[in-house]
Amino acid sequence: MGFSFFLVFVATFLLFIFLVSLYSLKLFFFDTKTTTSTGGKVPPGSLGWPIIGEGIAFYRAGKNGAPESFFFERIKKYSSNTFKTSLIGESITVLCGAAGNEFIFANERKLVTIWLPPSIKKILNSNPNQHQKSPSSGSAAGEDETKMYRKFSNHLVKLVNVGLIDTIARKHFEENWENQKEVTVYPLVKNYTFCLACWLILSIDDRTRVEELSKLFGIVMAGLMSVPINLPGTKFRRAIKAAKIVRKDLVTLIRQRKMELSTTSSFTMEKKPLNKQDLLTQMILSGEDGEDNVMSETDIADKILGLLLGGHEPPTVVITCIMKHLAEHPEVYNEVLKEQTDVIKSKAPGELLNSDDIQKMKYSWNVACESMRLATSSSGAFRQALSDFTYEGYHVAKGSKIYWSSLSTHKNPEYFPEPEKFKPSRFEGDGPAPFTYIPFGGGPRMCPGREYAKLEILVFIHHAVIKYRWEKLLSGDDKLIFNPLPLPVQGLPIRLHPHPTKK
Ligand code: HEM
Repeated sequence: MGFSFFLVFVATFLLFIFLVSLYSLKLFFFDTKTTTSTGGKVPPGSLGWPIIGEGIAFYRAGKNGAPESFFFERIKKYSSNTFKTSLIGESITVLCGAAGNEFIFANERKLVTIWLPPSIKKILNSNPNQHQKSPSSGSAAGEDETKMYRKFSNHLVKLVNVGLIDTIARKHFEENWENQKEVTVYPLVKNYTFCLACWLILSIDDRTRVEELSKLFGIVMAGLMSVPINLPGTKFRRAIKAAKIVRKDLVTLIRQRKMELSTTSSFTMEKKPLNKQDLLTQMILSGEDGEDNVMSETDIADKILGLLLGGHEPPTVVITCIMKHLAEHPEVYNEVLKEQTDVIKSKAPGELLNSDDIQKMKYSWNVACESMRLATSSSGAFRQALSDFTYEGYHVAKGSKIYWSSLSTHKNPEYFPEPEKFKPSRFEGDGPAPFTYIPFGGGPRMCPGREYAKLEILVFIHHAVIKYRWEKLLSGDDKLIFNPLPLPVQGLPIRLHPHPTKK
């Protein structure tokens, strides 16, 4: 008894000493510098605790449904739109406000370039060291990648025809919504966006295969949002494994497709298969025109993995949030229903939607925009300084990590009065001021999938509203939690009320 008490005492004492040392370390090495060695001014802010930095405060703000509070508290405390913090084990300079957004977007590839946290690269890239050139290499890292995304996004725009999305949406509603009294929105929408992405990117529509892939992507996504500890049983380790399986699967698919493409018709000398004009075929053929480098199989697999992930998760979140807002605002729902009914009236029974119909969905798009403002699915992104520069009087050293945040403007009353209110009318007329509303980012790295996302969102909302009214099953209890993507706590369970059919 006496000895175990002694052990507990020693352990507590050591823990105390450890915490005091950490705190001293934090005070002396992390937070005190106000000037750099060359005399430049360091942005104000705290780097928090060693290793964990201010990660807990950031995570807590999201968990409480107000991730913007992390930014606003610091802007207020330091009276500055630029501050330093420490997240994911890195010291980071955060640029807030419309001016900060504009600065980042205008200086892409000049002063800043993309930076991915090592944990994300470990999951998404087969060779995590290959894709991010160091700023010292002198070239703007990611430039080729951005050019490649632009090219494929142009192709995607040609591929994505509204009728095709409409066909997939109709099938989705028939198979998953019809005859249901209650549904949970998030997993169903995920099924819709993932099926769509698999078809447009890979020409895969086999249900079992899509389901298998979807499960693997679920594991990858959970790992991306987890603590990056690579130990057996952790979400992070499972995500690395799942991504490896997807990549292996994709490489097999790439080889099959290459074989099919090399079967040249002796009559027309054209490459087959002509029916698979998806993004995969484009990537395999890229380089044949002499404009770009030929992509290796692993490179294509990495890019497809990223596109499938980025191409279905953000639109899923956006559609789920729109469904939530429509349930909470019957007056907005009625306006959307009126607009969508007008679209139907101008068409023959069963006729598929086309791009003219999309043009008529202005109010519905305003509703989507307002949902994206309140529940931004991509709340910001990292950059790295390509050279030393000064911003708002603060010195940013070459190689520093930077973060731009859409939350600092989307929820700012200066740009959006009564920011917590759901008001689609904000997007009427000229809409928000430049660089204040940036759900798809901006500048050269602006989301290449935004047009595709717009179509899949509007077509989905068209069918949901034309077929049903709905009410939330968890009234008040399902606030949005940002982890880091915004989602209703239990995936938004709803009760469906089909519209009475006219006799
Ligand atoms: C509502 C849906 C979507 C939202 C809110 C969204 C948001 C964003 C944002 C904010 C960025 C910029 C990140 C940065 O500055 O570093 C981005 C980039 C990107 N998005 Fe999206 N996205 C959506 C849908 C899609 C879709 C459907 C695809 C593809 C099919 C896609 C593919 C990409 C890719 C490849 C990039 C990287 C571009 C580059 O690094 O040059 N996104 N997205």
